[in-house]
Amino acid sequence: MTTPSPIPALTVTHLSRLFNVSAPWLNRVIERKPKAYLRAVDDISFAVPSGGCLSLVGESGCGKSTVARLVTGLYAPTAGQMQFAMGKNGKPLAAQMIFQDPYASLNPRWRVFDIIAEPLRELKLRDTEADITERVGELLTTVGLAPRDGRKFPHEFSGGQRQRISIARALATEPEFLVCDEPTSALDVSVQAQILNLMRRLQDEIGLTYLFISHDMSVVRHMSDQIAVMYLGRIVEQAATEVLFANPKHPYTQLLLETIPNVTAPKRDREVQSGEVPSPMKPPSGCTFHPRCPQADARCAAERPEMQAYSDGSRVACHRVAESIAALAVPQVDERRLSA
Ligand SMILES: Nc1ncnc2c1ncn2[C@@H]1O[C@H](COP(=O)(O)OP(=O)(O)OP(=O)(O)O)[C@@H](O)[C@H]1O
Repeated sequence: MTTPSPIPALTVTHLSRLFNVSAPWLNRVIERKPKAYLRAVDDISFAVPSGGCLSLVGESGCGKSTVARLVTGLYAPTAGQMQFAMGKNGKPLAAQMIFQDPYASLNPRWRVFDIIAEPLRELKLRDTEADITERVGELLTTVGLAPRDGRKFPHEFSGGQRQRISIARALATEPEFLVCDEPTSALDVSVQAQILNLMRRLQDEIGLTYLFISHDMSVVRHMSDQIAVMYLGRIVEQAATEVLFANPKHPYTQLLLETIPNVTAPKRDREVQSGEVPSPMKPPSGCTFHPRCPQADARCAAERPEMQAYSDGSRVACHRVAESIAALAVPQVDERRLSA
């Protein structure tokens, strides 16, 4: 992986997205019924290093895909800002998206050539049909397919090959920033590795920046420079990949790491409460993880923890982590001297 530039390609500050989930018919029947909102993304801030990869991880429903849709402009934010750096063309970077299910995102009636040529034609990126043919061939070769594959239809390819076609189509617009929403979770494990390796190679060769979305800690370990862990719409921990795996601080991060083989998560005195993730319609008070947290105390149930920065570069939103690290930082008193 190339060393990411310290200048962020994207800076997200206090981003939130609410969905109105009240039934419209009920609003009409009961006058002045307060609208019900679901807080899918709740005041999150992060920066994606230019030429690097930041991954968002967390269980289903924590708001990862909503962030992806906000960043690519498919949804408008309810609050907060997103600032893209300037691209090579002197305009702010525009994010292209790669989706989880390559089959659903490719038009089954079109030949692969036309699927990849469409953005070239739409955005007038090539002038003549000869130039378009040459560019489509180049893109197919870049993703490990052959120019002659352009004659086939999507159903004639395997899942991994279809994801290669999606990547070629995304690259057609010459993006510098790709948002990848679970790009390998529909694929077999062996094929997953091939696609992840392709994405890393492209990052090096083209200098791409990735916002990578996954529920799979072993996948994000392979891809990311930075990892942000989400729980119920909020980021609870963010750190450099090696820091997060060596020293996961938030009890929820520790729980996620327990799910992957060959990683020793810290031992705990009490077990994490099993059970469902609470609904974002009715998030628990205080720290929203407190009902499942083995370390929670009264403060966790009452007061929402804010993000705190630590000396290893990580940021964590947890009262108990803040208390234990503050306790470690207190100079140790030598009791033998006191009694002397
Ligand atoms: N358009 C929408 N209208 C109402 N609620 C929505 C909408 N999109 C997402 N949500 C809700 O917002 C929350 C976050 O959803 P999101 O799809 O972002 O989560 P996710 O972490 O990507 O989950 P998954 O991995 O299952 O896709 C969920 O509770 C979801 O039901």
